[in-house]
Formats: sequence, structure tokens, C-alpha cells
Amino acid sequence: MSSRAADQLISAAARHSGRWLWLLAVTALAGSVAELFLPMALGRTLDALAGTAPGGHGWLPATVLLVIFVVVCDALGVLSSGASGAHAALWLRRRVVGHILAVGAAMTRRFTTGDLVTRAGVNVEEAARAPEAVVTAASLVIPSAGSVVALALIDPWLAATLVTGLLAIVGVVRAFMRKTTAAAAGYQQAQGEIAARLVGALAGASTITAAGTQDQEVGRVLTPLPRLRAHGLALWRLHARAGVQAAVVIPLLETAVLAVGGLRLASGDLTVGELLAGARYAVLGAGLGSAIGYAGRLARARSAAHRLERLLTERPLSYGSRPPAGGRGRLEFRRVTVRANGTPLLSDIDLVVPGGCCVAVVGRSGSGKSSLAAVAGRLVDPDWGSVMLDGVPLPEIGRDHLRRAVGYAFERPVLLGATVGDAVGFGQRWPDAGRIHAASQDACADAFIRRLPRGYATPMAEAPMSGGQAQRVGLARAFAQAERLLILDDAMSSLDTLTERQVSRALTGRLADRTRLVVAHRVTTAARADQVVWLENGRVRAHGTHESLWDDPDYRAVFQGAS
Ligand SMILES: Nc1ncnc2c1ncn2[C@@H]1O[C@H](COP(=O)(O)OP(=O)(O)OP(=O)(O)O)[C@@H](O)[C@H]1O
Repeated sequence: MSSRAADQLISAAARHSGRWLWLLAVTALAGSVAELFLPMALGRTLDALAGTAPGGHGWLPATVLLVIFVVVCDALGVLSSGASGAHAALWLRRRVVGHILAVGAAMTRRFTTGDLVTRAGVNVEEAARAPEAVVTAASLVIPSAGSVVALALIDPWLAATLVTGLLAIVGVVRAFMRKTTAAAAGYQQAQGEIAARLVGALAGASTITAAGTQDQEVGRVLTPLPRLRAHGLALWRLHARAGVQAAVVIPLLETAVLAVGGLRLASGDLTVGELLAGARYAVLGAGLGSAIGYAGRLARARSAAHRLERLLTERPLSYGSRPPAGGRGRLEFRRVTVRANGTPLLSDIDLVVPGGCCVAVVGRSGSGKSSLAAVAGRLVDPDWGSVMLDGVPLPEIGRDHLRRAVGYAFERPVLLGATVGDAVGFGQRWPDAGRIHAASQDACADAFIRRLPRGYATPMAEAPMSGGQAQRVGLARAFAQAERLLILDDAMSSLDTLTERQVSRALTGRLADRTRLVVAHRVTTAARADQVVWLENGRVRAHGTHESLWDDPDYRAVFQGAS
């Protein structure tokens, strides 16, 4: 992964930090410049009070004003650094979450849910701190560079001493930053793994309780903990070592400048005021040592930005702008191949489903039925080949057109929306109550929805549903949406026989004006369909009517065990 891409992401976040980052830069710059003048003003004030410099009484109020100015700049700096970080996080989070959802199903094939949540949550926060860390660290260079110039004006020997010490500090900061970036990457990786395992365990909470394996599960979820600890300790060790090095180098540097200044004072080449100013400039110049804190923050931010960049390189589905051509939902697969991690899930599928036809997709578990359903309505794109709806390749169809034309129902639907009615109308720009009710009737959901305390207006949180009821609402959602192509991916598996028969009747009756692709395990579903596509190991083993295939004992074996 290139650190250039991560740096570009940080630059983009900086550009979206709003005016606050500018305010931070201006206050940091102004405060640093004011701090530069402070030692000189103090030195002049002392010389004036001691009577070694003429007419210096104006220096005292100027010094007081400078101190007030520095304090105000500090306060504004704290405010603007927080606000700019919040703006950067907002922009990054929108970009990352938007991208994750735009890539869709393909994203969850490559990253686990817990890992994605960690990246979009913790890592966004960390990366968003980079712009502020860069600006603040850059502002530390100004007092150091200015101190070198000021010391050169007072005495070149003092300046040479400071430069030598600053080179040592820069070396410490650079080494610290390099090592911290690597340790932070390991830490964030382990964090993501723990989150991924925890989300997996929560999804299987019932299984874990039923198996009584909570204790083992805690151990499994926390398996990456020793690695997390090791990286955490490495980070602390790096901080501590750099802190000690800075704690040694900074006073040594200040003492060295003071010692050289003392010698120059003794030889009469410096005044007392100049020595005081020189000592203050040495402290100011050595302030570069505090860049270690910002370097640490920047290192974590860069490794977090790497992790975000890794997500952003996943290609989202891009849509064309064409409406689907006229037709009844003729679906055509041409040499469609889908792979995951190098393994073919579907190979060379050539298939034509006539418009308005009901096709059952059958096959043993793992034969590729869901994969076929996923490419049929463009939840994912095939790696090779193409899928066409009424003669138009799916990627050329505009998103709104495509999503209106195709409706999906799944085995375990996730019901989104504030109310039950919203969940049925989810995905429609202007949900139509009549359409929602009709779709719910076709899915045998209307009766139980009306029995809820507030019917269709019942909030989802107050409508706990069984697996079969959730499937019926999921079916209703698909029926309400699909204008041309309805894809049911094992979406009736939890329905009782009577309900399944009623929904099937709607599928071959009121919904028969659109093409229907029904992934099924039940022999009755295959028998009711106009055609059956029989998949085996990701290939079409046979295609025909159920009756014509039934003579084949291998075909009959597909349904053994299923009702
Ligand atoms: N994201 C993925 N990454 C890798 N392999 C996958 C992925 N999704 C599915 N597979 C594999 O692809 C094959 C086909 O899976 P698919 O879900 O399409 O089968 P299916 O016929 O629908 O199975 P079932 O009837 O059990 O639902 C399986 O071997 C499965 O392990």
C-alpha cells in the first residue's frame, strides 16, 4: 500500500477541514512569531531597567502586550484544532461510509463487518487528526528557525551551538515517526480483528449460548489481544524512549548555549541582556523537541489513513444513464463467470430467461444459486461476461431505473425503515400506500401487519417479528419495488407450507407480469415454475421444465431432504 495515497487522503481531509484549519495555521504562525519577539523584548526591558541601554521604558508594556497576544493565540489554537479535526472527520466519514455502501456486497466479501466498522469509526477519527498535527508541528519549525536567525544576530557561536542540537532533535523525531507508523499499523490491525471476531460472535449469540461456549468464545474473540498488547507496548516504549532522548537533548542544548554565552559574556562580546535573550532563544529553539507528541499523532493518523485508503481502492458499482429498453424483463447471461479469492463461484453461465417467465434456480447447497441471483440484478458484477435486461447490459442502466426495475427478497431480510410501512416501501422514492398494501397482501403480510398495535404505522422497534414474518415483509418490499424482474433468493424458506402456497399463487398470478427468478430448495416451487435452471458446481447442469428433468435421478436427489 502506498504511503503517497494515504498522504493524498490526508491532504484532501485537510482541504475539507474548513476555515478552522486556516484559523489554526494563522494563530499558530502569529503565536510563534510573537513568541520569537518575546525574548528580545525581555532582554531590552532588562537592559533598559539596568540602565545599560538608552530610552527603553516603552519595552515593558510592549512585553506585556506580547504575552497577552501569545495567550490569545494559544486559546484560539486549541479551539480551531478541535473544530478542524471535527470537520475533517465529518468529511472522511461521509466519504468512507458512502464508498462502503456504493461498493455494496463486494465490500463485505473482502472485509468483515467488524473490520469495516473499526475503519469507518476509530480509524476515521485517527486520520482526521492529521491535518491539525501537520499544521501545529509545522508551526514549531518557525520558533526554531527564528531562534537560529536571532541567535546569529546576537552571536554566531550561539547560533552554531543551537543548530548542532536541533539536528540531533530532528534525527530523533524522524526515527520515532518511522517506527511509530509501523507499530500503529499493527495496533490498528489487531483492533480491527478483535472487532471482526466480536461482531461474528454477536451474530451467533444464540448458538454460543445454546452450545454453552461463552468462555471459549471470549478467548477466541480476544485471540489478537497479545498482539494488540505487544504493539501498544511498542508504541509506549517508542514514546518513552523519544521522550527521554528529548529530555536529555533539550536541557543539554540549552546548557550548551548558556555555557557558550557565558564564555562570550566573560570575554566582553555579549551584554547581560544579550545573554538573557540568547538563553530564552535557546529554550524557544529547542521547543522543536515537543514535535515528538505531534509526530506520534501524525504517525497513527498516517497508518489509519492507509487503512481507509485500502477501502477506497475497492471499485464501487458505477451506473450508466440508460433506461431499460422496452420489454417484459428478458434476462440474458453471456459467459458469466464470478470468482472469489481465485475460486470460481460461477463459470461460463450462458442462459436466457424469457420476459415474464418464472424460473426456479435449484441445485445442491453451495452450487452457486445465490451467486447467480446476485449477478442477475447487479448486486455484484461478474468478473467476466455480461448480464442483460431486455437487451441492455446492466452496467449501462441508470441506478434509479435499475433499482425500480429489479426487486430482491432474501432469506434473512434486513428490514430498514422507521415503521413497518416504511420497511415495505423502502427503496421507493415516493412510497405509495396502495402499492404497499397490495404487495403486502401478495406476500401474506397484510393481515399480521394490520394486527400490530398501529398497523403499518407501527415503529419497527415495536414490531418484533418471527423469521417467517420478516421474510413476508421482505417479500412485500420486493413485490412493491420490482417493475420488471423479481429475484427471490431462498426468500420463502421460513414460510409454512400454506403461506408458501399462497405466495406462490400470487407469484404465478398477480405478479406474473414480470420475470421471476426464484432460488428454491423445495420441489413444489420447482414444479410450479415455467422453467428450472439446475446448477452444479457453479455451472448450468441442465435447463428445462421440471417434468422433463424429473426423470434424472441426480435431479431428484437435489430435493432429497427438502419438502
Ligand atoms: N464471499 C464469498 N467468498 C468466497 N466464497 C464464497 C463467497 N460467497 C459464496 N462463496 C462460495 O461460493 C459457493 C456458492 O455459494 P452460493 O451462496 O452461491 O451457493 P448456494 O447454491 O446459494 O448455496 P445455499 O443453497 O447453501 O444457499 C459456495 O461454495 C460458497 O462457499
